Amino acid sequence: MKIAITTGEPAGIGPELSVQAVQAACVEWPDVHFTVLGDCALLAERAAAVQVDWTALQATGRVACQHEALRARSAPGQLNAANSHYVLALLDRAIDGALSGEFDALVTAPLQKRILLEADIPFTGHTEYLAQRTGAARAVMMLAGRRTFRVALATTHLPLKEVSAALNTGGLLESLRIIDMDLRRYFEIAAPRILVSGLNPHAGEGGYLGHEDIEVIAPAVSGAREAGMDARGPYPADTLFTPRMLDGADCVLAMYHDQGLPTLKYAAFGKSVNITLGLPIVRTSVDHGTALDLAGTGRADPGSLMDAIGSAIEIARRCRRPQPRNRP
Ligand SMILES: NC(=O)c1ccc[n+]([C@@H]2O[C@H](COP(=O)([O-])OP(=O)(O)OC[C@H]3O[C@@H](n4cnc5c(N)ncnc54)[C@H](O)[C@@H]3O)[C@@H](O)[C@H]2O)c1
Ligand SMILES: N[C@H](C(=O)O)[C@H](O)COP(=O)(O)O
Repeated sequence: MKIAITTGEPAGIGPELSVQAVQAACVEWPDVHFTVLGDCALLAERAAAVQVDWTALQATGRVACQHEALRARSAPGQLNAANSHYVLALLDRAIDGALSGEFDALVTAPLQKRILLEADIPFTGHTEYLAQRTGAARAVMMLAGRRTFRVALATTHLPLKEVSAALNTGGLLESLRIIDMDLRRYFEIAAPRILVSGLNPHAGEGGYLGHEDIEVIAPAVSGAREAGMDARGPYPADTLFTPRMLDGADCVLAMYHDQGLPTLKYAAFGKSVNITLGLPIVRTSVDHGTALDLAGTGRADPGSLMDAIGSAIEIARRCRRPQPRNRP
């Protein structure tokens, strides 16, 4: 099995976490090969800063650095938009490799979205970019906490004022179908139970506090149930993430980024994995960002990247096995 790891924003914690995580992963998964994409001199420099013997790791024959030259020198914590195309090139190369079958899965370290946007690259997140570049009609971002819960998002990196207009019954139904399908494929859950959140306070309070819950979300839940999925809701988001509500649930579908993710990050920051559903390739990532304040210090926790690598390996192994028939 071969896993590609993109090291992300060179000024962030991605490069140092990548070498640390690969070092640990080589011990944990002795049958897996790792291709680490980045500027090889930068990776050697960051490896030395966190006491990883990068040369020895590569000498095992199980770790390869796939070189992409930095466009400008990079210092920890110092963003430079000149490197935006470097960051994108890492991602493009890894996606191409995953699509061609060269890599069984793709694991991404964090990048700084703003740096790509400053270079006029239309990029709001890996999730959206991966959907577009792999030709997927829709991708769903799902974060899965270690021993907690999973939360997927109906909308991703969107200004809050645009969320309502972006929600529609057909799109929600498609997101539910993707979540249902990939929970079966990726996690071998026979009949996934998906709880759907409302958008407005108290799921609209019978329509007095907003209409989307009744007019847009409820019909999507009904449609999913008619198609045989165990979708339930819409539930008021303020109490949806309580242990009693989450008991027995396989995933929550939240309506927007900061409705779903803060709950998971409160419960399991550093111990969860970002998994993109709906793609023709396996992609996982960390639950945190570039942490410029920690870059180069060796104090950043590689736990989420380790979990992302572990999840990618597990999912890729499951996807290699013959699949049960999808629902009609
Ligand atoms: N997968 C991704 O590419 C991804 C994910 C999330 C955020 N981001 C990007 O990262 C940038 C910075 O985002 P942010 O500041 O909102 O969030 P952040 O996660 O980078 O930082 C938030 C806080 O968590 C701490 N932190 C983050 N990772 C840590 C780790 N591994 N160990 C210990 N502490 C850690 C940071 O020091 C900071 O105090 C943004 O541009 C955002 O778009 C990228
Ligand atoms: N929304 C994610 C988070 O906050 O953890 C993060 O921005 C990464 O998203 P992409 O995987 O789409 O880049």
